[in-house]
Amino acid sequence: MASNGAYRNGGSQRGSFKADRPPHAGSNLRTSSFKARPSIRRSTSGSFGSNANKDGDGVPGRVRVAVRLRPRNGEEQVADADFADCVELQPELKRLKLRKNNWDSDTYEFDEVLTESASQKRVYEVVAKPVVESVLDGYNGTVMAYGQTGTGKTFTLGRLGDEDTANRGIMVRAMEDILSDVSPETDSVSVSYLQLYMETLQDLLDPANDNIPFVEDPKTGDVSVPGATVVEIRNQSSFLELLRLGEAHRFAANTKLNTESSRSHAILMVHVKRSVVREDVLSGEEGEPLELGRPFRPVIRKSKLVVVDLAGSERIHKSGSEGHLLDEAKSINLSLSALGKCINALAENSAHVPIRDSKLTRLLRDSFGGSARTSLIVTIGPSPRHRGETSSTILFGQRAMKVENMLKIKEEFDYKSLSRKLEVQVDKLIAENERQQKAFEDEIEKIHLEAQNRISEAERNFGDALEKESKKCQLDYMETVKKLEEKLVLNQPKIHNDDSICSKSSGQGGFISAAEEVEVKKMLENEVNLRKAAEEEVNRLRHQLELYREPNVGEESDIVKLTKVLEDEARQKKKLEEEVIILQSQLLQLTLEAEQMRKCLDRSGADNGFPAYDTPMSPFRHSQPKETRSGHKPQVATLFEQVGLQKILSLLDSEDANARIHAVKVLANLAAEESNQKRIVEAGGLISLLMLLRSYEDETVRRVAAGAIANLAMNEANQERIMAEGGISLLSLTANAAEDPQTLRMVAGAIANLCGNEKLQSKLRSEGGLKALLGMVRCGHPDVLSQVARGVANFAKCESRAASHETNNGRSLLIEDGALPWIIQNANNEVAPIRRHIELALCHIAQHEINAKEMIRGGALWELIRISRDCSREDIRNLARRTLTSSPVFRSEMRRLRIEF
Ligand SMILES: Nc1ncnc2c1ncn2[C@@H]1O[C@H](COP(=O)(O)OP(=O)(O)OP(=O)(O)O)[C@@H](O)[C@H]1O
Repeated sequence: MASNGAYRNGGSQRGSFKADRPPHAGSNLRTSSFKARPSIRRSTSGSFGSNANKDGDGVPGRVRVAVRLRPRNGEEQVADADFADCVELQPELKRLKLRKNNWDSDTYEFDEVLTESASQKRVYEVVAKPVVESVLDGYNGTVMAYGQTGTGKTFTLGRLGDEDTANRGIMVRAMEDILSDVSPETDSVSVSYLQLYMETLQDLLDPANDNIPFVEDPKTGDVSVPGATVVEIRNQSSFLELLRLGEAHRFAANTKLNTESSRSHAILMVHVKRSVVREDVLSGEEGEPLELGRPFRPVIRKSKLVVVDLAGSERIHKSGSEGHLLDEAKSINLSLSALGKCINALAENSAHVPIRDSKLTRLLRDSFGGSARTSLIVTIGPSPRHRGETSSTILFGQRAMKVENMLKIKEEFDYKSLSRKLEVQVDKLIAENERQQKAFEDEIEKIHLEAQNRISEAERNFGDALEKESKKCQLDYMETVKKLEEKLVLNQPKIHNDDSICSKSSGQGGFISAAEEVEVKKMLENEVNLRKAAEEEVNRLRHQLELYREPNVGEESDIVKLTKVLEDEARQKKKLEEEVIILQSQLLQLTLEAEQMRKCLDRSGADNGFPAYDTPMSPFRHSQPKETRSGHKPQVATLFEQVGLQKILSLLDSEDANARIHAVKVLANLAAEESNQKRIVEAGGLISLLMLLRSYEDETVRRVAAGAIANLAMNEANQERIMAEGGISLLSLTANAAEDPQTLRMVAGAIANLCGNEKLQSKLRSEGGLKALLGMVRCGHPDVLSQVARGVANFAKCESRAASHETNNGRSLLIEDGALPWIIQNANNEVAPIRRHIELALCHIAQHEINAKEMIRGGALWELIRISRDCSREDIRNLARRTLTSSPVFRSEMRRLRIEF
């Protein structure tokens, strides 16, 4: 039933959908014939969202307007049979003539003129495709249809093409192009589908969700509808299902002019999120290692395509509306006339644009005069009976052509993607390092085994040779002995027979002839020589064996080579470890930055994060030691495991400046965790950091080192250690020399922490720490002043404690060092943390009666009275009151001044 407020029947649209693609989809998207014309000057004051272009970095883009003529319908063919059409189109000249009467007409120029025979494909290509391309490039875009009821707005935008794919409208074709251009791995596309019906915004994808509020960002002009259903689109068929669902829920009615007249403005929002790497800071290709130190900025581009099918403008008497239909018609006309007024104001550069007159104009603030690329199609009918409405539609289009937008890309830094890439890099480097280590160990093992085998074989060979030689020597020896024995036996009878000869010749009872004696001697000599030779041979072999056991020349060169490989490997390993540290630290920094941003967002601007009095200052402090939400805690822990503290400390002396800076940053981050501090100090980290203050020229290194020292100075044991290592002199030197407020803030924070230790008071002063702290007020930066004030408050508190224990009876050292005028001057400082610390310091100084007169002379009494009355902290207020009432000097001065207290 097409009655008041009836839902449009989606039945006719249903049926099986054939997932078809136009031939151009995914091919060349940049083929628009919708050429830009010279832009029209427009002042920024005349935009729907007047703040939208304040940044001034956009690209001018005039609203493009096309006019489309609907063919005569059945009723017109009969009723207007004797009349000519009220318009004549000259598409080649992009002109339209609107007949006034038979002999006179007005001529209008448009960006495109689409005749009654223009195909849906051509309409999409000239009207919407350039906008879709812009959206894919990261700009917001709007395509909107405006025209009298029944002139073809829904036909142009919303046709699904179920019956004939050639009839697919702009919504369907736009999504086809978007899906074919985005990458499913890195990009996402999602849609919301809404209708604005009688000034309420309703969810076409969930009709129960009616009267949804929308949020306007006054700065960017962006309008978002956080309460609307958002559906991620992965393929065309799911999108078509959503369009069918939405159409079925859209308000429609049967009016005199259109049996399926839309009674609401339909708004399709397509959100496109794309990951890109900025051209100016291009990184390596996918999988290619990132070059360290080179800027790498992946960004996410978020853009939005808004397709608006306005409800038809109508003359109420012509549409025949009455009752509820009449109310609907009035509401439609009101919102359309508000839109017209805004466009008039923009076209005329008017100072005031009545954007708040209707929800429609508020919703479209980015589309007209904002940062979106906007294309408007005005639809008209041919009938001379509706010449008035056609004329006003044409004039609407003409005025819209004068509106100029300032197109802007909206992109955000893609922390997630960078973090993911860095993690992958770190994993790769670690894996590469492990792989090389393993290959190296395997190689060593192999060479060792080979050498072992060769030595064993040589030992075996020489052993055999030795054995052989010694057997041979033995055999020769035995042989010779045997020969001698045989000779002896042969000579024996001769000796017995020739006794006399023997005794004569030898004179010692011998019977051998002289010749025989010579022969025996010779044999004996031979024997001795043989034995010697055998012994020498054995020695020579032994010696050779020894030599063999030592590396020979060939082996020696192998070992030299091996040593070189070893050294190269060690160097490579060191470099990889340095790179790992740099990447880890970059990752850590990013995680911390992302975490800080998240916290800023969470806090919604209510920043009360300044550490309370007495709370040691921690410039790199992480929010909670147990925090796991950010994920950086485990990363810090893994740094210890993967790289090792000693390695990080050794990198502080690295030849590579980049590695040095990263190492000190990593150390500072580690020092921010209380659980790491003991290990850092024990491993010599505190001394290394102090050395950096002394020796290092680089401001970043000094700043980060001072920050790390400030963190370590949070606990008492470390405070004493810092003093013992001469840290206060180094901090004082840095305080006097540095100019950078952030370095001074860190140094002041470190000294302020030391000021809170009662035992160190006099040493701190005698070594110049107090003077250095007070000297830093020259910088004037509130962050530095706040740390100085905290140090002063800590110092004064320790003094007042000592006075109450009667371990100190002298005047305050702060007064001695001339700090009182500064303290009084800043007691009512407009920066809350400075004020609060100074108020406390004054109360503590005033607690010791000996300081009272000097304080009165300096004007501190008035500040103390103010604090006792106005201080926002109750404990400080009470402390001031107690101090004033318990001090006889202050009491008598107040009496003298007749101050009631
Ligand atoms: N270019 C065209 N070619 C053929 N038929 C068309 C064309 N434009 C519109 N029509 C037909 O005209 C009728 C009215 O069109 P449509 O519903 O799109 O108008 P509308 O402007 O959206 O109206 P309303 O504002 O009342 O919703 C429909 O039957 C549609 O099929």
